Amino acid sequence: MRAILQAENLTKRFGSIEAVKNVSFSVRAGAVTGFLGPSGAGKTTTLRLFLELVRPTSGAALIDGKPLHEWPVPARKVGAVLDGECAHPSRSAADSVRWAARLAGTTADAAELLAKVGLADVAGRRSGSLSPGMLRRLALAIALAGEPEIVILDEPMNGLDPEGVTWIKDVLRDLRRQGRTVFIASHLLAELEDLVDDLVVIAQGEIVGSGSAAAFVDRYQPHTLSVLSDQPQELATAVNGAGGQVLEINGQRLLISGLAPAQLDRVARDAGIALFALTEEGGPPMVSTTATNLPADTEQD
Ligand SMILES: Nc1ncnc2c1ncn2[C@@H]1O[C@H](COP(=O)(O)OP(=O)(O)OP(=O)(O)O)[C@@H](O)[C@H]1O
Repeated sequence: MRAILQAENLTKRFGSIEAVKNVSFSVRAGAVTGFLGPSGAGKTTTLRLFLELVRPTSGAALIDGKPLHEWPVPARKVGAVLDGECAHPSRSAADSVRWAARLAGTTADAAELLAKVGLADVAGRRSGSLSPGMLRRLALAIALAGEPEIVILDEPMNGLDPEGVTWIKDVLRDLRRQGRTVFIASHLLAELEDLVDDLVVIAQGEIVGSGSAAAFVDRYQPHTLSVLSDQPQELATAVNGAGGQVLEINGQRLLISGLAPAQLDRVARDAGIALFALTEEGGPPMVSTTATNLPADTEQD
């Protein structure tokens, strides 16, 4: 595997907020990799670190082995869409794309790119008059005008209707067919599931997992879980607080849905509650979790 994006012990602090905490991961060249994490997890900050829009407090974010600015024409190395703020409002969509191609020194055809992103009909319109959805499409066309090896996108499906989501997935699959690398941040696994090859998962500024998406989806997909705890009420409160549902409490046994095993494990650990005999309903026993102090009077399954 050739790693084309590498975060090495990357940390970013904003005053007292540590948005990214000693993060290390890599992204395979030629793959579509999802960067998954809840709101505030540190995804945008990490992307901005790769793009050198913010400086790391420590560590490094490398593009193909070096910081972005060390590449002769950064726009040919990376094209990025972080938000819709991509073009001068009084310039036409076509001119904005042409300008980006000229700056990057490519021969990318503006009309072709605008057609690819579904903006052929508004090529002559000032970008200031385009809707937010159209601006996101224009931002992608501008990013692609540099014919970049790597495309970085922050929540590109936000605000798109189902047809827009299908469209952008097709564009991204097309980029993969061309051998390009795509790194795409999202807070929804369902959005990425049928698109990405790999996943990097971040929570509270820390990487909690990375690797093949198929293996990850299987491990982290919310299941119905059965678990024993000697603090069932406290565990129920913690599960509800984390967005899970407690379907049933029967003595020390809880039936829980809406959380993946690893999430339940973390919720319990954060609340200082021991879990015991965690099983997926209808599935095999899961790895034992925080069971350092097993309930003494509990029957084991
Ligand atoms: N410029 C900044 N100044 C201060 N705090 C910031 C700044 N940028 C980000 N943060 C904080 O860093 C943390 C991570 O934010 P970030 O935007 O990277 O997360 P995210 O995963 O992209 O979330 P979202 O999907 O909501 O954008 C948050 O607590 C956020 O408030």
